[in-house]
Amino acid sequence: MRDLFDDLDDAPEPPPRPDRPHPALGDTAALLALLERWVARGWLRALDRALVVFLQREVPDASAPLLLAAALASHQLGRGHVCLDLATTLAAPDLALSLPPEGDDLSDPPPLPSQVLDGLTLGEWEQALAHPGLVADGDQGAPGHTPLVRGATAPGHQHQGPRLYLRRYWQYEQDIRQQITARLNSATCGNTAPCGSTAPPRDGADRRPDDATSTSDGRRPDNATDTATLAAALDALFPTTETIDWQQAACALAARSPFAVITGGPGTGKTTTVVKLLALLQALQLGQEDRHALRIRLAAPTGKAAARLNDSIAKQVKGLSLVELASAVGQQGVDISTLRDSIPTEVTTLHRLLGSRPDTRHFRHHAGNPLALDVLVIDEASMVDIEMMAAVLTALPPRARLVLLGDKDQLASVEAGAVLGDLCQRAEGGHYTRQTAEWLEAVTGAPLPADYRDDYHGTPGQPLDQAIAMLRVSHRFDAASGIGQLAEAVNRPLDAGHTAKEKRRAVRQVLEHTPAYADLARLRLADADDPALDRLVVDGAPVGFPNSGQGRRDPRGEPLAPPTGYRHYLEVLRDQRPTDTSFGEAGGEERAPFDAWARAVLEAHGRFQLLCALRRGPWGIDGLNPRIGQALRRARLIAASDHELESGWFEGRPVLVTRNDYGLGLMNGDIGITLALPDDREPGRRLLRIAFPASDGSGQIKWVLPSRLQAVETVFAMTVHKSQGSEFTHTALLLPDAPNPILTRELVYTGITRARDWLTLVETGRGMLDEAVTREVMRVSGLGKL
Ligand SMILES: Nc1ncnc2c1ncn2[C@@H]1O[C@H](COP(=O)(O)OP(=O)(O)OP(=O)(O)O)[C@@H](O)[C@H]1O
Repeated sequence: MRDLFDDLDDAPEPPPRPDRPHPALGDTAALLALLERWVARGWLRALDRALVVFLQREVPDASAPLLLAAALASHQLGRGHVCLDLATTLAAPDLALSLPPEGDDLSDPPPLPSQVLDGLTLGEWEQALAHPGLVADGDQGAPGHTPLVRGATAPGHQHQGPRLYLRRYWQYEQDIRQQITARLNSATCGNTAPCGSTAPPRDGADRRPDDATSTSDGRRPDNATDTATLAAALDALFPTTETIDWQQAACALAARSPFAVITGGPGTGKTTTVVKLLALLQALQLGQEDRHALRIRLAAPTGKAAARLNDSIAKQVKGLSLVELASAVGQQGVDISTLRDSIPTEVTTLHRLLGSRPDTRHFRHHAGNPLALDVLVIDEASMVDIEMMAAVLTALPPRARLVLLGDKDQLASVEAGAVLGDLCQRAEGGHYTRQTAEWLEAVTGAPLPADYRDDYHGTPGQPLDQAIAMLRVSHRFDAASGIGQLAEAVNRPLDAGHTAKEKRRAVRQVLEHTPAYADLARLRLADADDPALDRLVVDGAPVGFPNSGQGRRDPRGEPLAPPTGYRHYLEVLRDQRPTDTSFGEAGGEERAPFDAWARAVLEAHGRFQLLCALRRGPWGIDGLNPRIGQALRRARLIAASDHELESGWFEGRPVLVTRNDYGLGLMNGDIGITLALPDDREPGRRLLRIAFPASDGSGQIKWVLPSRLQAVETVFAMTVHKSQGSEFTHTALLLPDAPNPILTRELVYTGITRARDWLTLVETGRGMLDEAVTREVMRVSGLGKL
């Protein structure tokens, strides 16, 4: 039998080189005409072309290749990349730029980027960028006010080619680099808990002791603690192990550095570790005479992620045993209830933390009005884009700690920037120096395995490497979990020892494992009308799982409910509807039954979600949403006309917020469910409102009128990009039937790891999974090695 994977290994023939450059490279009028065609076709944003028109008007002698680079840099921003990498773009223009975009029918297309750029050499393009009126040199600190900046060669990234930035994004990257470097430089390796930064405030001001850079007791949080105390405290928090306990090592590394990253896959214990870290920091602080507790804040990029962390942190803090820790620090020990009360459980969104203001991208907190805190923990940091990360770092008091938590391998934010992924490029290998290794052994009692040391890799460990810890053992998915095995097989990067062919085989082995994994089902659809899709979205297609999903237990031995589809939340909606005749517009007691109902529906909605890669076409959200709506209507679970399914409102409609709405307090990524409520003004009539969980994790319900929602979409099908930070009991991941640059290992890994208990992998064409898992997201940035 022909191997399904063989054809993927055949490289396409390179096209012949043209005799002369494309006209759009020689003449700005031709370039503008080409950009016009690209915009009309939906290949570029109108904004990208408008930038070129503006630049050309301001600087008429700008050459066409320079203006094209500006348009493409702007286009890349819209796709999440902070800059344009010239060499990568020239090497494979259509792939690097993802053009034509998904869903384009390819009939009578305008010239492709590969046709336009063919014949242009890197040297010629670089030369075209040497225009001091438009492009500043990042190596020189980008003097002047040019709209564009040529990226500096990042130290340690000599292989990185020339990059073109829009100045604002170059500046964000600089701000992040400077702020992190200042914190890393102030970490006195070998010492413990040296939070006191020696860096002056960014604004150069000589602040008073009671300002935001001090702890709440007016002192600097420079609780330098000796190694023995830290070792005793870690010993109190973690069981003794012969080999390295990565959670303990992460806690130790994060305790000694004012900037720290804890990364790890799903269920590797990021939350567990950070709760212990906070207990440790507070114990060390309170263990010193006359010290008040540190002011700690917890934040996440979306309301949903904040609510999730809120729940898990509250549980973990409650279950934390603090007796030994309290007596391990300080002469007198620490009062246990004071210590427990000093560990916060409330998680806020980053927007709320920084003080977002309606109708402006500026926040209330910034360098001139820093946040009043000593420690900031950001969960789901992979979702934080470059602009937000720069805003956070700029608003952080110079002496405050920052701890980033997240999964470095997840897809990055939909907005530009992949800060966590960039920072964690070397996390896998550790790259700890001898000094760090010896210190870690001294405080944890276990030796660091040689392959995580820098001398093993033959390159010196950088300060950033010493501040990053990767958790490597999943406590949620054990060896018997197909979800865990599949995630691991998909996530393993390609390298010399792991070829594309081997990787595909490893993925296939998980899918075809005998006996079949209890939490993994596979579904093949013939076409978009295949009734198997109805069975999946309505009832969850439990028959696809061994024993139809019956009789499974969770790691604690509790019985697990079999997988469900959307029927579950729609039945909760129907069966638990309050009988009260008044909604209670003014709030208060009257509304309580409706709030409880909405909470139950939202909770039930989290039991199943269909994820897909694309937006357009029959296998994108545009095709799937009405298609699923019709299936639910046939099952009599919703009542909606075709028109309402396409673009209207109906009870049961789940919606996803696609743009932050500061006025309503709704954030991009929030999910609400449309419910029918009694209309208090007209008894007997019903009024549709969308119930959203409050973004502060308080469990409150926010009721919003449909007409007030500016940017929402139906979310029977959700893109994997939008699913980041969420988790669903049963996740169905649907892959399209044709190759697409958007299909990458990061996307598949992110989709798989949204599943908590059940995963159905839905395939609509042959070979797409194999293709996806061997394609990696190209990350281009100047962050990475600090
Ligand atoms: N060292 C450990 N030993 C046993 N169980 C653990 C350990 N660490 C974490 N767990 C358990 O594993 C589960 C996942 O832990 P946790 O929520 O801390 O992981 P996470 O990395 O934050 O997960 P997520 O992927 O949801 O962000 C929890 O039930 C937790 O109690």
